[in-house]
Order: sequence, then C-alpha cells, then structure tokens
Amino acid sequence: MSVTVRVPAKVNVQLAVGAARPDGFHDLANVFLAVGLYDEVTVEPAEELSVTCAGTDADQVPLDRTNLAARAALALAERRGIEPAVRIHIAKDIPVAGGMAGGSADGAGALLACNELWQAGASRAELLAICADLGSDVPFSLVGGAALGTGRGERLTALEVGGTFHWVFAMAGRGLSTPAVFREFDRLAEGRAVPEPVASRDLLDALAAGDPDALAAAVSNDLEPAALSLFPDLARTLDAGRTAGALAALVSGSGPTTAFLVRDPESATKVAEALRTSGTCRSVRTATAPAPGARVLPSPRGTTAPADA
Ligand SMILES: C[C@@](CO)(OP(=O)(O)O)[C@H](O)COP(=O)(O)OP(=O)(O)OC[C@H]1O[C@@H](n2ccc(N)nc2=O)[C@H](O)[C@@H]1O
Ligand SMILES: Nc1ncnc2c1ncn2[C@@H]1O[C@H](COP(=O)(O)OP(=O)(O)O)[C@@H](O)[C@H]1O
Repeated sequence: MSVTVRVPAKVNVQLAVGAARPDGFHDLANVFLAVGLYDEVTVEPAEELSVTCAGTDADQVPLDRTNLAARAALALAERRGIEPAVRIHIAKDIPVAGGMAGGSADGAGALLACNELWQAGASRAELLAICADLGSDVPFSLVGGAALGTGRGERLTALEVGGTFHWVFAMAGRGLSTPAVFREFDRLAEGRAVPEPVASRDLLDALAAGDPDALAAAVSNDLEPAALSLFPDLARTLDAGRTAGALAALVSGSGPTTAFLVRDPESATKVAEALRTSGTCRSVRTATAPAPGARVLPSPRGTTAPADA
C-alpha cells in the first residue's frame, strides 16, 4: 500500500519584508501564488524511516532526517504516538534552493501522505499547525491557490483569484540560501527605517480581477535587491525576459529563480524561447497559476481511497 501526494511550487507576487525581529525572523506581507510545477511525495510502510529522491536537482536534496519530508513524518508520528516506519520517495520537479518552496512542498506532501497512510486523523487545523512548525512557507504548500501570509509568512488568509495567470520561470545555475538572502536584506537596510510590511491593495485587486497587466504593475519583492547583490548575474536574466516581452520580471522569493509574468500561452512560448537562447540561465519552464494545494492522488489498484486535502 502506498499514498502519493502532489504539491505545487509557489511564486511570491508580493514580498514585503519588515525589520528583523528579536527571534531572527522578519514579519512579512507575503502574497503567495501556487504555480503548476509539482513535486510528488510517495509514502509506504517500511521497517524504518528512509528518504529517496529522483528528478531535477535530486543530488542536492538531503536524504537524512533534515529533509523536510522526513521532519514532517516524524512530527506527525510523534504527536500521534505512531512509529515513523515509512519509506518516503520524492519525485522532484521543483528546483532546489530556488525560491519556489520545493522543500516546503515536500514537507506538506509527506505530512498529508502520512496522515492518509497511517489513518492518523489529524484535522486540517492540526496539519496547518505542524506545517507552521516545519517552516514559514510550509502551510501555503498545503493550501495552494493564492494566500496572504503574515507573521513570518505562516499565518494565511486565502485570496480570490479571478483568472489564470501565465508564467515563465528561469532556473539559475546555482541556488541561494534563504537565511543568507535575509541577512543581506538586513545589511542593505542598515541605517534606514524599514516600514511595516503591508499587502498592496492594487495587487490584491489585480489578482481578484485576473488582470495580468494590473498584476504586472503591482508585483514587488523586497528581497530582490538582496538576491541581486549576492547573485548579480540575475539582472541579465531579468533583462532578457523583459526584452522578450514579459509584462513583469522579478526574482521568486529569495531567489535565484526568476519569474516572468506574460499575457498568454503564445507569449509564454516566446519569452521561454528567448530565455533559453539568452545563455543567462540553466533551464526554463512555463506554468500557469493558481494551482491547487497538496492533493492525494488517486491510488493505483487496490490501495487506499483518494481523499482531498
Ligand atoms: C523567502 C520565502 C518567501 O516565501 O521563501 P523562499 O524564497 O525561501 O522559497 C520564505 O519567507 C522563506 O520561508 P522558509 O523557506 O519556509 O523559511 P524558514 O525555514 O521558516 O526560515 C529559514 C530562515 O529564513 C529566514 N526567514 C524566514 C522567514 C521569515 N519570515 N523571516 C526570515 O528571516 C530566517 O533566517 C530563517 O532562519
Ligand atoms: N525535501 C527537500 N527538498 C529540497 N530541499 C530540501 C528538502 N528538505 C530540506 N531541504 C534543504 O532546504 C534547502 C532549501 O531548499 P528549497 O526548499 O528547495 O528552496 P527555497 O527555500 O529557496 O524555496 C535546500 O538547500 C536543502 O538543503
């Protein structure tokens, strides 16, 4: 018997960052949008906990108990008094350390999958609380769609999205560490007052209207200067996408993946091709948004019945 859960990547269409808090985190107004690039997490009973990973960047994924999928299984098992005897396999399609919440996706996926496999019966609220303990981005991976994250990004309010948005993503040749980018944000902010992070009304209206031009005018990422400071070549990728006709070009979260909002599928193909030939990135993908959150996939013959998140 096995259970497989599919979980989306995210892009942050707004990432407003406040001053560093005493606990080292930053308060955010984090507008998450789930995009149609997915990892799949499969769990099945085993003698002991193990993690395997295949696919894009699989060699960069830790296979020990620091893996967010393993941590999620352990957290649920501990709460429920269950032996965490489970084999976890991650089929990876979300770039690693790319600012698209791939590790968070695997954490949320493993949690939902183990809840199903073990028939552990954790409620949605309990799953969300475990997600928040695992990382700031993990609750959103469970929920998907679009949401405003406040606090360190873990407190979610679902947002209305009035249409399909088309995106192109350029993957960089190396990753960027999220803590390093926040540290660089603090360094760049030294000596100036950092305003409270607030969600943009124009941006929320653009999402609700499904209007790509209005969304393009409103996107912003306060971590972008820090990511560019640590990885200056990203400016060339952003320029290549803009020149090819993207409505907006921005760094995804803490980077280094760059995200390009385009008007329609034709424009996505054109911008993707221009980025591929620009020599400024490692690979290019297109995807639409919003995508649903973590979902149990229908099981192959005779295993557990599918259940939505
Ligand atoms: C920047 C964002 C934007 O969505 O995503 P990524 O670009 O990493 O995907 C997130 O805030 C990343 O969330 P996540 O990757 O879950 O981070 P966590 O594990 O909670 O924290 C890792 C480290 O990032 C920094 N951190 C994270 C969140 C936050 N609100 N303030 C912070 O300062 C802290 O240094 C923390 O120790
Ligand atoms: N299941 C996982 N998949 C990817 N990375 C993981 C996973 N579990 C832990 N990590 C660690 O988290 C780091 C950040 O990875 P990831 O979540 O992909 O990026 P980001 O935080 O930029 O969205 C990786 O460098 C890796 O060391």
